[in-house]
Amino acid sequence: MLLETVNLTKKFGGLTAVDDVSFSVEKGKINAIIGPNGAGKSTFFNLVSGYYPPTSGQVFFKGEEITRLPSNKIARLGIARTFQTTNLFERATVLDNIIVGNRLRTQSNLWDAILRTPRLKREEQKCLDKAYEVLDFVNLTNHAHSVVENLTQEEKKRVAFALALATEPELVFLDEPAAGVNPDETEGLAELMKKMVDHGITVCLIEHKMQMIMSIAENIMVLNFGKKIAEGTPEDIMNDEEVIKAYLGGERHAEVK
Ligand SMILES: Nc1ncnc2c1ncn2[C@@H]1O[C@H](COP(=O)(O)OP(=O)(O)OP(=O)(O)O)[C@@H](O)[C@H]1O
Repeated sequence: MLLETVNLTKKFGGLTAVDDVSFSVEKGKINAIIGPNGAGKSTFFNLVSGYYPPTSGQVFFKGEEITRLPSNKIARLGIARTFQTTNLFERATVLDNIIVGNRLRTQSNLWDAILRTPRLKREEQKCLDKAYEVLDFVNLTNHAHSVVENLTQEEKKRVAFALALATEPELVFLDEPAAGVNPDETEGLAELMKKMVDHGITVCLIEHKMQMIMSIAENIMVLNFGKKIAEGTPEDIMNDEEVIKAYLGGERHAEVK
């Protein structure tokens, strides 16, 4: 396994958003976290990517404990994530968005920038090369100079993927990668996730689109009211009594598309 959580818990005041969750993200697979609205999926992502410290429990990446490391340190270890509402600079070009993302990994400091040192120039070239490489990967090379606000929702999702890939991650967490895109485009994004795995990048996603999850994910965890209620293959999950109850019970429904 690549990433593991042990009894991970996050409380917000009296509410336990993630409740004692032990889960393994399996290397070289598409892993998924599903669950009704408010089940704790985003909070779980925020815990493993260092955006929130857990109340208790641990997170391990490649066997090393990363609990409570800040998000930038976690990113440097090789974990990238995208956000539900894509946090792109809408007025900037696709290329500029990617370059800003990739600066995370460079060493240059203010003096390098003021003096325009060879190190800075080398790193700028490296960032540019990397940006074109990831744009090619997500099939957006012809939009390199497009302004993000003019892109379709699906293209913006691809930019978000590219942004994550530019940091050369071993593991990417994708927060609702297909939200707001039509079924055909969803198919394209699913293909892109498979391509990531084929290139050695492990994927873990949160998604409401059940059909997509069931067709691409190999390892699924189901959360309900912060607790893990099931884990396994799509087949295990589809036949799990508690999962069926969680989705059909109450007023909360998954978006089945
Ligand atoms: N920063 C916060 N402060 C207080 N409560 C929070 C915070 N973030 C999340 N919560 C609460 O924790 C619970 C889990 O929320 P979370 O967003 O993780 O669920 P989710 O499964 O991602 O939901 P959705 O599918 O609707 O995005 C919810 O009850 C939510 O209101």
